[in-house]
Amino acid sequence: MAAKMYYDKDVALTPIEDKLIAIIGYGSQAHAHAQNLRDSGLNVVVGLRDGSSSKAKAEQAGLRVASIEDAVKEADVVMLLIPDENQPKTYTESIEPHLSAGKALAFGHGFNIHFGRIKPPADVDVFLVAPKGPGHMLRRVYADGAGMPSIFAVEQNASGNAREIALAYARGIGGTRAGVLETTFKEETETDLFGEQSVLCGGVTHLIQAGFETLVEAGYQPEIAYFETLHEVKLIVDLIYEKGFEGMRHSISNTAEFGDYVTGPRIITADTKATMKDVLTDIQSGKFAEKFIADAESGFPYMNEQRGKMRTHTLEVVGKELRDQMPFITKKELEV
Ligand SMILES: NC(=O)C1=CN([C@@H]2O[C@H](COP(=O)(O)OP(=O)(O)OC[C@H]3O[C@@H](n4cnc5c(N)ncnc54)[C@H](OP(=O)(O)O)[C@@H]3O)[C@@H](O)[C@H]2O)C=CC1
Ligand SMILES: CC[C@](O)(C(C)=O)C(=O)O
Ligand SMILES: [Mg+2]
Ligand SMILES: [Mg+2]
Repeated sequence: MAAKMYYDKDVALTPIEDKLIAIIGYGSQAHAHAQNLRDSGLNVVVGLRDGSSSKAKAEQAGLRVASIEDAVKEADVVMLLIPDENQPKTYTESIEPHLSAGKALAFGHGFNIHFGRIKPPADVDVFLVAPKGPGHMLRRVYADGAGMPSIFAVEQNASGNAREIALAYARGIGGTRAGVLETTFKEETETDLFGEQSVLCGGVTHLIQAGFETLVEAGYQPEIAYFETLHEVKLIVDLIYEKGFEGMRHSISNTAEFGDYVTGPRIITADTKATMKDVLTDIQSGKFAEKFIADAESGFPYMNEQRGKMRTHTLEVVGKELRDQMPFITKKELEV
């Protein structure tokens, strides 16, 4: 059975029109939620920690800023949009004490509820609205008059109105312009972690890197390798995004299409798919979450080592030089 999709025509803003929404944080997701909701005519306050470097940026964007504690006290809906690893401490210290009955606690990702790291009181609504894309793009597409597909889930419905509030919120950030569907915290958390690790981030970057290194190690110019294995990815993916596989294959040569069918399965093999299944198992069992939180609690030694290695990789060094000569690529600065 096809999922029920919600679009602008199906969803009213009314359930949150008279409410105050506190957006906690002003990073990738938070700045986009705050600005999109405000531009949809809703009442927003941004809650930031003491001494936050984001205060000036949020105020410059015309948003009201308060401490996290004051924002939670004032608000009806509290959307927690700081990094997953930092959420439990901030929740316990600055949110929970002020989360009185009848308020709603919301998330952009189900990680901390699903893995039991935040346990809200029973008398508040708990929901998530997860846009399927990066926060900077959430703002960009909204400002361009478009929207980003989003999914929502209700974990606690203390008010009896949590679904309507979540859907109205999804409309406020522009989700219903593109399509919104209902999920659970479990499904959102597990599919999101799987997608970003196996395909969107881990899969794509490591595929590009392996292709780039293969060409450079064989003696080809790094600049050509960069254009071939990285720059052109966007152009091919744009066609897939707009027209699906068939539409993309219509645009490429028969030579490329033939190579796609013959060589694709040599690169992404049955073993790759078996590994994807193992990755999914580690996500479902909580093994990945434990590993992530352990690294975070030690100050991210593993993650910082990986960041350092890539910063000096020829792919990144050559890529920056080439992108600097293409102002049409870099003209869209990230606002936060
Ligand atoms: N990035 C994305 O596009 C997506 C993210 N999500 C989810 O959205 C949530 C937010 O992620 P993301 O936008 O990447 O987060 P960011 O890393 O961009 O968040 C940065 C913001 O969090 C604040 N912050 C960081 N640590 C603390 C802390 N200990 N106490 C108070 N404030 C803190 C920062 O404050 P300051 O300004 O003071 O430095 C800053 O405003 C996560 O649940 C994530 O999984 C979901 C979909 C996509
Ligand atoms: C793909 C990564 C993501 O899940 C996202 C932008 O949707 C994230 O956690 O940032
Ligand atoms: Mg994610
Ligand atoms: Mg995601």
